[in-house]
Amino acid sequence: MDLGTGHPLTGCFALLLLACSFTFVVYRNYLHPLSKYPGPALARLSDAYAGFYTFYGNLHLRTYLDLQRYGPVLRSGPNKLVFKSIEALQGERCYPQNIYNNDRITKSHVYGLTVASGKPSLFNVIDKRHHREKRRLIGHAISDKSLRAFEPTLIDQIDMFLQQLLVASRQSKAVEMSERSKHLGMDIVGFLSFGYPLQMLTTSDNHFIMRGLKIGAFQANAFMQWPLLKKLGVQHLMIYLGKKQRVQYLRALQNMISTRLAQGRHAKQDLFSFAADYVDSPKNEIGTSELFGEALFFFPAAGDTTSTAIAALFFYLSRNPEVYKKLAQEIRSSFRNGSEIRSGPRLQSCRYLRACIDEALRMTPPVAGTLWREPYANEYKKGGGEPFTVDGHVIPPGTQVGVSIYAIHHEEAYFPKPFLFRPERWLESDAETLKWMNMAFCPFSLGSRGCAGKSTRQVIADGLEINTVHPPLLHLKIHTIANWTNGYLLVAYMETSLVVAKTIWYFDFKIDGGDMGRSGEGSVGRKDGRGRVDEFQTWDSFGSTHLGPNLVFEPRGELWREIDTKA
Ligand code: HEM
Repeated sequence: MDLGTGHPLTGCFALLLLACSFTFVVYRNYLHPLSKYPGPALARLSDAYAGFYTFYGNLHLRTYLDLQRYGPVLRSGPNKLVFKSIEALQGERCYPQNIYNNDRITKSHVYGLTVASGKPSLFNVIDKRHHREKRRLIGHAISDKSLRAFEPTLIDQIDMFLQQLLVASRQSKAVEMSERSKHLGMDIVGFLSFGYPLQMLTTSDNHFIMRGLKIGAFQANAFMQWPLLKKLGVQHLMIYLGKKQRVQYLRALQNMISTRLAQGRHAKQDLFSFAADYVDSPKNEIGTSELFGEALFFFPAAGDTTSTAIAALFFYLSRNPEVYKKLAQEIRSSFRNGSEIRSGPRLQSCRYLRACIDEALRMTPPVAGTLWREPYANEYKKGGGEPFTVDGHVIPPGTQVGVSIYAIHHEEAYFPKPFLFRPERWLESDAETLKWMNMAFCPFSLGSRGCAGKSTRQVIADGLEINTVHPPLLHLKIHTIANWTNGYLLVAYMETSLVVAKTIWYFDFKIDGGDMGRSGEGSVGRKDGRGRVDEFQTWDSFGSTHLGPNLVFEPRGELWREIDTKA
């Protein structure tokens, strides 16, 4: 090879490139405002690090392992810091030096990269006033009253789910619970949003919607973790790759929308009906078209998350016989027949059920990653330049911060033996331990942008106020208040409790024999965070994808007749 005959400019260009790269590496490693924070070498240089693990759905695990290795404050990207403490999550000793329980903080600008239709939804809107307006509007649809009206539809869908289990049990077929619970979740959210029967449990006609949603979630998550992908226009490639599914999906949505519009505003008990009176009014700026955008966000937000919680709980119950036995005993002694299992005081009094759900949400949070936040754009200018501080660390402008939900849920200091599925921890621990656990428990996130709305801190404060004289009652109070804090949680807990309680009422179940029975497990020897056999495996795509468990159901005595007659 002749090195001496190249164009002289080529050499200059190569030198310039080398100098720029060198400066870039030196700056990001040694001169950048976050240079003192430890993190993997590639993460310090580029968001490609996060992009790589996002591609494999392992970012939540990688972040957990990196936090173990590098310490409690991790530089997980050139401009990103991840924490795993209660102080960072919602403040305890140093309120308001925290991320999520803080009026100065909003969702990071990367949420803007997920706006698909030109107008932001409740999920990705960043402006405070616009967000409040949307949240108020959706609040009407997810109010206690609306949800009570929706419950019969919810129960009809759960009965359909039970009938399918009955059919499978008669054929001695194992049921793949991830798929089944996702179909149930989508059927419920189809009714909740558009009053539309998707019938995913009974026919495969609409199953392509699942693929459309999966592609959408994967793309949105990839853009949020590695924004360069959006700048490079990768979305056009994604559209091309998933074109058939995408077109089918958009057509299906259009069909749902036009079907719903053809009916009267109050023809169904759905999001449209409950919010319809509040849209298009001069008092707020939200129109009917925007309402449909919100309804679309409900598919992944409500359908996907809750079904992960359900699949995870079935996984853990099938592998923990003592827990299964105790829960079955509670359910089977609390009701006289299956139709009595409805939301209300009796279901709420099933405290072990609630502890099992919380333990599944802790072990396997459906949204397992780091929810990026940053101060509102004008925050650094006003207030005399008061710095934004998290858990004692002054955060330089331009930094995204967050707490890894998976990591804090597996933090030994808050949850002893964190990889053990032990619902009793929510019932037996002393008041002090319980207080820390509740404060570190954040599957719904918190603050004004969380699903939960109200911070756990406030919930605990409410509980303490009422129960200072009787510390043992504190736990009950926290759980009661947290249970019904707002409509989103109400739907999530209502659906999960009803599905699990009704299934256990009508059936016994066990893991399918053979290799299929291992679906959902970790594999011994893996070093990437998937080495724990008894941990339900999920792949992070902002929400979660997962497989298994494969369970075989057996009807209990003659109780099945109650559901069979409805078939
Ligand atoms: C187990 C079930 C659920 C889990 C684990 C969950 C988790 C979460 C999390 C972590 C967030 C914050 C997302 C972020 O910061 O980017 C969130 C937001 C949200 N969730 Fe849920 N969710 C669940 C069920 C539901 C249900 C059933 C609904 C609706 C009926 C719902 C509606 C929403 C909405 C509207 C937001 C956006 C809130 C805002 O930005 O103001 N979620 N959820």
